[in-house]
Amino acid sequence: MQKTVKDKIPVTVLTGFLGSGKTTLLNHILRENHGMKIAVIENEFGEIGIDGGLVIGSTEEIFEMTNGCVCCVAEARDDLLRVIRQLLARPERLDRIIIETSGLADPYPVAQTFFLDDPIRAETNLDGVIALVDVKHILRHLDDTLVEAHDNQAVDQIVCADRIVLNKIDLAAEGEIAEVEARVSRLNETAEIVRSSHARIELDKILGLGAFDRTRRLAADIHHDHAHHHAAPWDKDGDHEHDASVTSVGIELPGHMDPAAMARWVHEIRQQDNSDLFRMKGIFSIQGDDYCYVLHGVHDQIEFRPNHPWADEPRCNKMVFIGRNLDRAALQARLAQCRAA
Ligand SMILES: Nc1nc2c(ncn2[C@@H]2O[C@H](COP(=O)(O)OP(=O)(O)OP(=O)(O)O)[C@@H](O)[C@H]2O)c(=O)[nH]1
Repeated sequence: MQKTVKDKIPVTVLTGFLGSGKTTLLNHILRENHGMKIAVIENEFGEIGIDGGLVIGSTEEIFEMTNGCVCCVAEARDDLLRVIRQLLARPERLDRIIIETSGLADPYPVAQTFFLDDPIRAETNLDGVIALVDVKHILRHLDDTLVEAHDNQAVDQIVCADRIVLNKIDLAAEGEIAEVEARVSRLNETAEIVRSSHARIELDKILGLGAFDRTRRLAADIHHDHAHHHAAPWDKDGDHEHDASVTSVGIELPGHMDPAAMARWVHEIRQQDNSDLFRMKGIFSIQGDDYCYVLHGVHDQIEFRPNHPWADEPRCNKMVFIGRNLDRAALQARLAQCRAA
C-alpha cells in the first residue's frame, strides 16, 4: 500500500555557505530533540572529514561523505543514494533524516533525490530545505565577481530554500542585518526569514515545515529542466561547476600539538589578511590536555577552544583550509612547526 506523507520519514536538508552555522544548527537540533531517532548525513567540501567530529554525541548515526561534493560529483551522488537506501533498509524506524550539504553545494540536486528514485520517494518526504545565512559575511559572497562564469553557490542556496535563517545576528548591527534581509528576500520571495544567534531557533520554525509548494515545484522541475545550469539534476555530463578558484587543503599530523606553539599560530592567522581564506576547520590533540580542541575560522572570525573530552575515539590532528590561492606546502610546514616535540 502506498504510504501517505504522514507515514514517511521527513528529510531536512541544511544548506548555507561555508561557515554559516549549519553544524551549529545541527547540534542545536540534536540537543533539543531528545528521544527522536535522527540520522545525519554530512557532505563536506574538503579532502578530509571533520564535520562528524564537530557534531555532538558523534555516533554511528553520522554518515560522512567526503568523496566529493554531492551536487556535482557523480560518485558522491551515488554514495548519497546508497546511504539513504541503507538507512531505509534497517528494521528500526527513523524519525528524521538530516542532510548537511557542503558549504559550496547547490542543494537542489540533493533535494531532488527524494523525488527521483522510487524506493526513496516511497519511504521519505522532503520536509524542507533550510538555508543558513551568515549575516556578517554573506554579501561579499553574493557579490563575488570571480564566480561569474560558474554557479554562485551562495545565491543557489538562498534561492532553493523553504526557510532562511539569518544567523550570527550577534555579530552585525541592525542596519547590516536589514540590508542582508532585503537582499535575501529579493532572491527568494516565498521563503520565510527568521533570525538567530548561534543558530538557536525554535525547532518548529525549521522542522515539520511540510514544504508542499516547494515540493511540487521540485518534482515538476524534474520533468522541466531546472532554471540554471544543470541540464538535468543527475546528468553526469551536466555543466555544473563550482567556482574552480576555490580549493581545499587537508592536513593530518600524527602525535600531539604544542599548546604554546598553537596559540602563537592562531594569533598569527588572526593578524593576517584572511579575505581569500573562506573557511578553516580543525580538530587537535593538545599535549597534556584531555580535551579535543577545535579551530574554526570564517575569514577573520577565528576561534580555537576545547570542544569535548577525548573519549574512546582515537586522538588525531586534522585541519582543512578552504579558499583561494592556498599554498599547500606553506600551510603544511607552518602547522607541522606546532607539533609537540
Ligand atoms: N558569533 C557567532 N558565531 C557563530 C554563530 N553561529 C555559528 N558560529 C560560529 O561560526 C563558525 C562556523 O560555524 P559552523 O556551524 O561550523 O558552520 P558550517 O556552516 O557548518 O560550516 P561548513 O561546514 O564549513 O560550511 C563556528 O566557529 C561557530 O561557532 C553565531 O550566530 N554567532
